[in-house]
Amino acid sequence: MSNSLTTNNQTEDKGATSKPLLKVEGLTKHFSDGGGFLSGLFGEEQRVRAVEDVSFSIRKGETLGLVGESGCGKSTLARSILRLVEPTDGTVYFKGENMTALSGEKLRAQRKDMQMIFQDPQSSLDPRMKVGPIVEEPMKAHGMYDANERETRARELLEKVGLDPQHYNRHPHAFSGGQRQRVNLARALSVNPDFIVCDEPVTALDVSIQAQVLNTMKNLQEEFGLTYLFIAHDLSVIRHISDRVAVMYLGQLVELADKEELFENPQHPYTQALLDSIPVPDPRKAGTRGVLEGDVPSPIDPPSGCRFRTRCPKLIAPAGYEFSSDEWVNTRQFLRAVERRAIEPMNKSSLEAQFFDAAKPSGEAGRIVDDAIAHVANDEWTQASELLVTSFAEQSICAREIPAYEVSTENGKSPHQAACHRHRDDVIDSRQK
Ligand SMILES: Nc1ncnc2c1ncn2[C@@H]1O[C@H](COP(=O)(O)OP(=O)(O)OP(=O)(O)O)[C@@H](O)[C@H]1O
Repeated sequence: MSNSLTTNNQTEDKGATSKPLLKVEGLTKHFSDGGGFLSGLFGEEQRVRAVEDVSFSIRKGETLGLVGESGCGKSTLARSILRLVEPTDGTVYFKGENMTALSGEKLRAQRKDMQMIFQDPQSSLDPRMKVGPIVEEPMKAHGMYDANERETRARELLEKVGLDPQHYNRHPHAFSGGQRQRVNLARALSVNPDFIVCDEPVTALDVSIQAQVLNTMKNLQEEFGLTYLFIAHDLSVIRHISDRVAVMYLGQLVELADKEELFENPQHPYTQALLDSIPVPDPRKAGTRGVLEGDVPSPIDPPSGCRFRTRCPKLIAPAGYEFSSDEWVNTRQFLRAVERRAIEPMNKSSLEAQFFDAAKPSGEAGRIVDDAIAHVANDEWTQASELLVTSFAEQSICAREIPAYEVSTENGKSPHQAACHRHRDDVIDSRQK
């Protein structure tokens, strides 16, 4: 693994009790971002670490939901599984076969059993073709059935996905967004796949239509024995369709659990923040219950240790200092405010009153905080930020080790994994939990 401070592998799914249909081990995808002629010459080409050491498996007939903010690597993970992009490292086993070792005809044959549905039903349908031939296209490409059988099958599939078989001769523009996504479903099903990657398939649809399409997908899953990897950033969609849920942050899986378990007993601060960001229906309350602090950092230079630590509201206090729980909470909030320069100009005593009124650390930590306060009062933001980050944030175990732990399950059968150091009893005492 790339990080020399690593002591644990990342979240590894041991959840599949029956033999998995799909098993992903250490899957990694880095993109070269070009970096220009000079950087290439000096060997400094930067890499976008879109997916890093991801492992999980999916049982036959199961739906694994994959959730995370935009840019966290969900689509790249899906494309790497299907080898639509070439993985940098790792292995994908599909029906026991190592997909990453296949090429040519064998890969093509295996791909027939692994289909993908995309977010935008409009652009994935050729406007010049009629819907029937669109559905028949994959069968043709794989040399399945003769022309008459393909047409019969296409008409049957249109009906199965909730469309009128008479629509065989219509063009895509005659259909609504939801109907077009149904055409995509029929097309994916035409080659009788075992596994479908659904990449935000209902995101572009009206909310009223989403549930109908999701229900159709559920029915088809049962009827055809399908297994889904279902990508969405909308947790209500994930809750509707998934059996288990994987949460992805900045290229890595941070939590993996049965659906009920994840929603009722979330263990990773990122999952908790995502759940807290779900809009509250009560109009008297603010739009959301809570929001994630700051932006997702660049995957070119992701934070060491736990990648969420730079935004985590539960960053663990660094060892080597005496912090009470309140003192550390205040210090952490001050650190984040300094990093974001989210403090109005004020003198030292006002800063102290605003951030450390109730509890200010003493000893060495107190001296560092005093120096940082003095820097901020003098408008020396960079010095203040560097002092706090190097003294505290980067000394936290969250920065020094990659976390991966199994936690006790309260609402599910499968193991519950959460890549957070807060589950390691030897590094955190009860007062900080
Ligand atoms: N071909 C590429 N070359 C360079 N970087 C890429 C490429 N494709 C994706 N990335 C980068 O990889 C990271 C992950 O992108 P990806 O599209 O997989 O995320 P996502 O979670 O699916 O986001 P969204 O929900 O917005 O689709 C992003 O930083 C993105 O800019």
